[in-house]
Amino acid sequence: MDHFNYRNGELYAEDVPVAKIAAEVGTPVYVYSTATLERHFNVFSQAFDGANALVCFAVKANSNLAVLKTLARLGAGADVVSEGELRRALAAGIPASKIVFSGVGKKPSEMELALEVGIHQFNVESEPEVHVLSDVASRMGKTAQIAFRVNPDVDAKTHAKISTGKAENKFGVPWQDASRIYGEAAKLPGIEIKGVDVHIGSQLTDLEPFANAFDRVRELVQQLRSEGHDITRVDLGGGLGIPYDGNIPPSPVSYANVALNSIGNLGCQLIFEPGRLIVGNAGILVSEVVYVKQGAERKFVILDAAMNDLVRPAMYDGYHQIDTVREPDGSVSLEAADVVGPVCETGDTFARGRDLPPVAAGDFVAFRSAGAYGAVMASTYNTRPLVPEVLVNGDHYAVIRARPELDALLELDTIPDWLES
Ligand SMILES: Cc1ncc(COP(=O)(O)O)c(C=O)c1O
Ligand SMILES: N[C@@H](CCCC[NH3+])C(=O)O
Repeated sequence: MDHFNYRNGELYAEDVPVAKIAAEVGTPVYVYSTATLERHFNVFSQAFDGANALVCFAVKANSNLAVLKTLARLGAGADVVSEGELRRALAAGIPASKIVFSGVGKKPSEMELALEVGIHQFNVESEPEVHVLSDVASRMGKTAQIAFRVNPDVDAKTHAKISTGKAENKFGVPWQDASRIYGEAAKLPGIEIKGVDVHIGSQLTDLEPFANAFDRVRELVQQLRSEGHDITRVDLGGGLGIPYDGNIPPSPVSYANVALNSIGNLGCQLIFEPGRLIVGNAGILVSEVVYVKQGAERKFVILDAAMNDLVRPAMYDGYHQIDTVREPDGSVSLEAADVVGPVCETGDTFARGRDLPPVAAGDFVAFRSAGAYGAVMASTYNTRPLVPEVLVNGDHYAVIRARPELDALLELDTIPDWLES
């Protein structure tokens, strides 16, 4: 459930007309709902009521400081994958004690900062990484609390580009080597082993791969304990899908049941890293129709948003429901069109043959479910300024990232001396 609904013939974000934001801030623009963010965070955490669980929002899904602060106030922790994300999480008021650090390529300088501020846990993804982490921590006179991310070789049944738990993927340590790697890491001076971590992919719409992965983790925890490791935490990652196209994925409660049935009685702290589930449906991307053009074979609705603003359709064939901001008259007949952006690539296509109510230049449309992996993946391709972001709260809204001036983009470059003359 989200808070973007038609009322009085037009789309509202909570109690604010979307057309008002589009007119005042300009388009394209991301619009987030505080109420949806809060609702989704609370529904997920309440699914684990009574369990010793820490919900670490995956900052990569949406790293806007105002979004992070909204979640921080509800008690969220953070899963970060870079120094930048770590600094954002801290700046938003998420305590270091609730931050876990994931990712296959952590650099020593990133480890240093994380140790300095005292994060909860490093999710270590390889043997070379654990050696570097031990060295960095020892040099600082500290000990890094770690879990190894294990690769359970489970098919997440999601898009290949966001599937992370197969043996062929770059993530985690190989399942069959885990026991040896834990044994060796336990001897390192800067390392304190705390747990086991797994994350098998994103936008999972079936619970079975989770169940398989979690059961493998349970077996590993039992084996590691029998080998003398004090395993007190299990990090089960994120990955639960959201309804993009009307198909309803499993609920957080049924996901929690799978997790608790598998891992619940091990006496461990349970860590979760949901991203998309919290922010996905809490955001829309609003765009203006620039032209409607009849091609030789197809009709094109050309928007002022492009693949640089929302890359999911181009990159993952992602489906986003597209609604007109003016509520369509129920009796109107839909017309199929390709919905495209102005970028000079055929891949700059949001939807092909999509049935839409008739639209004309100047109309606003909204891409649903654009709160996750939307603004964070935006680029300035075609020298288009980064898309601005707005946060609605009840009957008011704030611009939480302004559209940069084009001049700022030009100023990023410098001309070397030899070209000046
Ligand atoms: C390590 C890790 N944790 C959490 C997430 C968040 O995933 P999602 O947004 O699907 O919940 C990801 C992205 O897939 C990830 O790589
Ligand atoms: N960017 C991807 C999800 C990546 C998940 C990252 N671990 C998407 O938009 O679906």
